[in-house]
Amino acid sequence: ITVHISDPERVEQIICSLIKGGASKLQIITDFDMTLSKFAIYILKMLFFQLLQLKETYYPIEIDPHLTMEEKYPFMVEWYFKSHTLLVEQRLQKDKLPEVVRESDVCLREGYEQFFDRLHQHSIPVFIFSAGLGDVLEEIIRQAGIYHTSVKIVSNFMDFDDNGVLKGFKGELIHVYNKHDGALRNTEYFKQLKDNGNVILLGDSLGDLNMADGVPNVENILKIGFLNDKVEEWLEKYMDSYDIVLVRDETLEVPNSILQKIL
Ligand SMILES: Nc1ccn([C@@H]2O[C@H](COP(=O)(O)O)[C@@H](O)[C@H]2O)c(=O)n1
Ligand SMILES: [Mg+2]
Repeated sequence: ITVHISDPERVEQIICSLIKGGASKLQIITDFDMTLSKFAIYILKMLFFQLLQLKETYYPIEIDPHLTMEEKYPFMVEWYFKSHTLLVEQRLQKDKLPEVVRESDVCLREGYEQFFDRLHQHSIPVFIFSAGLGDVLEEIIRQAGIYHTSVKIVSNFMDFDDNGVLKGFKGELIHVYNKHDGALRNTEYFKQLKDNGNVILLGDSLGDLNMADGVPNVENILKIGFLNDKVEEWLEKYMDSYDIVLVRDETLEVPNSILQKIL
């Protein structure tokens, strides 16, 4: 594992404050694809070749170091719109989802059981904020045995007709670069956690840094970023934005060891 920290003293200070606050003050806000999971395309690549083709067009834009988030924004909307339309056209059936997930090669990062079990034991709220497919994500974590009561998912949820056939998506589209808007739509959730002012945020995209924008009373926040792709181009920017940057790390070892200190 390669751990990069631009300001080790600051990180130490934050971790000390998190330890002092303990379980009662803590909450977790995390992305899903490429943060909790190792690979982003899993199921979809097996089922829908056209989705893969879309990914080949738009993913390079998502991670292009020469474009700003604002420049990428319309492409992300276009990508998600096209892929959601494709899924609807495929008439995806709700009752097929468990089988689809079982047969997929989705792979959560090593150490995920320890991560979720420890959080569950201490009743720490976990907010999974994903621009992926909410129903698929739910099924993945259900099958992995980690869909504990303290886990809340905000994502793109499917809307099925009376026959269980996909007819569209509920609510406003969430994509990698509008998580700020989604965060602010969930202020009710964060208000209920008004005493949990210590946040550990986990993400893999710069867009994930906005996931905590709905938290009204942040006292301490530790931002851990997984840098999976185009490492040379992105490292400096990630180090400026995340407190801890984990490069090509396939595990949850670092978050787990921090949690072990706090809980
Ligand atoms: N049709 C799509 C749309 C997005 N992706 C990838 O999923 C990631 C978003 O999910 P998060 O849990 O990370 O918010 C994003 O990075 C896209 O690369 C996809 O594979 N297919
Ligand atoms: Mg992600």
